Amino acid sequence: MALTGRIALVTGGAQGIGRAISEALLREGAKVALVDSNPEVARECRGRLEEAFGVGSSLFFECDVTDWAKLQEVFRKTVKHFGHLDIAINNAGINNEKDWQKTINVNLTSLIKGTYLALEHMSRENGKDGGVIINVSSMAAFMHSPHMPVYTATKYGVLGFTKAMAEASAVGNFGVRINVLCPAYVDTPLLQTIDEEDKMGRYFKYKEELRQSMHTYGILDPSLIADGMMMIIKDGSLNGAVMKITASKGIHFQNDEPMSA
Ligand SMILES: NC(=O)C1=CN([C@@H]2O[C@H](COP(=O)(O)OP(=O)(O)OC[C@H]3O[C@@H](n4cnc5c(N)ncnc54)[C@H](O)[C@@H]3O)[C@@H](O)[C@H]2O)C=CC1
Ligand SMILES: CC/C=C\CC(O)[C@H](O)/C=C/C=C/C=C\C=C\C(=O)C/C=C\CCC(=O)O
Repeated sequence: MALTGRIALVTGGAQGIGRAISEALLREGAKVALVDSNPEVARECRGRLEEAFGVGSSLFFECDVTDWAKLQEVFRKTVKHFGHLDIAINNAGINNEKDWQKTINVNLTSLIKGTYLALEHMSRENGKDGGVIINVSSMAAFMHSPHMPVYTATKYGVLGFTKAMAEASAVGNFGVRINVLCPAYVDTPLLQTIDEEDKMGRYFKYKEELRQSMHTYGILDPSLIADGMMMIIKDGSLNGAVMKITASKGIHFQNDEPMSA
């Protein structure tokens, strides 16, 4: 998929991984709607992106992805403004084991809603031209870590939901490729929640083990995650792919054993 003139929507787009992917898309000539709940980081991000890529190449929406009416409106307004939608990246996510129901709501429930909204605007079932969806999970979906059990559960959920939806898209001929990306630790503000008792909750006592895990597995630069995203976006053969990005193996794919009856 060549990216000039393509239209993308990125949730949690103003900071960290979402920002890195938004910048990569803009560099390649796409237009990007950034959706973020944090007005301060969004303001700073907007200034930088408009300076670097020009006013008009990006749209900014202050929106909490858990607000269903607002999320619907953001997709609608993006399509109205740019004409259509080609790429949706459900990236917004949090680590909050204290308010764990919020973690499920942001990381899993809202990602499911974002996927369905993207399909509404891209699927051939609805008379649209197809596209690509990337859902952000984590290497936490392959680990059984005691440090963030609910976060881990949401990322398992994202993995399972996305693989099932990819099959649904293939069977239903939606014309939409749906893939999942699982990074290991990435150098973003999210990692700072390790020092916030308010976010770690009862698992705060494991923070040194968690820090040790980061030391063992390494911390990646967000630009590498953006590289992985761009690979998925451009490779039209990928549907249902599970991309892992780790310090030891770099960008690679999970290959499942074929299931025997
Ligand atoms: N940083 C890491 O080590 C890893 C992160 N991930 C996942 O990558 C995704 C992005 O994470 P980071 O960039 O690291 O986090 P981050 O905290 O640096 O950035 C997340 C962005 O999402 C926004 N956001 C948070 N909740 C939101 C909501 N309810 N509605 C709209 N926007 C919201 C924040 O304002 C922020 O701009 C998350 O899904 C995270 O779980 C996956 C693996 C590793
Ligand atoms: C305070 C911490 C908050 C959040 C952390 C995260 O955002 C995050 O999503 C967690 C990531 C956890 C990563 C853990 C493990 C990394 C493992 C490896 O790198 C394993 C190496 C190779 C495996 C190769 C393979 O199986 O393909």
